[in-house]
Amino acid sequence: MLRVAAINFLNPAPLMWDFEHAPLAAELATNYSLHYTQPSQCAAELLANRADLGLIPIASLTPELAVVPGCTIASLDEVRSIQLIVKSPHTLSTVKTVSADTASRSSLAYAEILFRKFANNHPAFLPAQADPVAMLQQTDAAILIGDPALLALERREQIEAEVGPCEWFDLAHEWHTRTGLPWVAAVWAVRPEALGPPRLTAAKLVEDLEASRNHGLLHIEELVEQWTPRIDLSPKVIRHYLSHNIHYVLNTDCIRAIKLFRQYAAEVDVLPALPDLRFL
Ligand SMILES: C=C(O[C@@H]1C=C(C(=O)O)C=C[C@H]1O)C(=O)O
Repeated sequence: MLRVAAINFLNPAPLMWDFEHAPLAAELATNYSLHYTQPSQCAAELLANRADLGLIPIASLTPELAVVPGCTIASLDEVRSIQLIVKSPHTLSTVKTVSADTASRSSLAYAEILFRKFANNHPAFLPAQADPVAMLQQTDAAILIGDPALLALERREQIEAEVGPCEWFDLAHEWHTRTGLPWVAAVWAVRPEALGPPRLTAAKLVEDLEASRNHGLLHIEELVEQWTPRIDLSPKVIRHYLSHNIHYVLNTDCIRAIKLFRQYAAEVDVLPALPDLRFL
């Protein structure tokens, strides 16, 4: 049985389709035991050998883990759910303190790259829970990811009424503008030693995850219906988010983006170098 750490946000819903819906969920449950948590926790569990497979931030990839080809959580331009909120009159070059959502690993490193490499600034990042008003009352800027970021965007006026005017940066768009590449947040990563006959083979794992993603993308309307009562967003926003903002295919541009992200992150001393991406 493969222990799987999956992400508890809206955006991975299409990837998880077969694991959560008939006709394949029951059969998959004989090979995979799933639980859902924050992205940073998925990585911590995989790295601590408390999970064998995880949907993990690319910032947390290490040489020991293998990337499963096929699926990703990425964006070709605007993602909506990754927001760097900067309190006016601060700019990217003057921010001194940033409240950093503890759920994130990749977006925090993307923000560090944006500050250090592109804005010649080196603000302090302070770990914080995802509460935009509390964050912006304490620091010059805040980073939110996932569902709390989507909800904050909807409440933008209310938040600014409490903390003052802010500039909202979509970090995926900022990355895409500066590099011409997609923005990649997460991939399925596995401890390779957990696979192989008589257990699940690598080929079957790749096939199961890709099939689930393909089936999910064919059922966006059902996902919109299922998520509308679960999250305070309109069906239109959910539909657009799942079908346009998030990109689920780990193509060659996404792989180039992961390599460039890790190269920049090492250059600005945010993450250890990862010279070779290991694939399953
Ligand atoms: C698009 C998103 O990407 C997420 C952002 C991550 C990060 O910042 O570490 C990790 C996993 C992704 O689910 C999001 O959750 O909004």
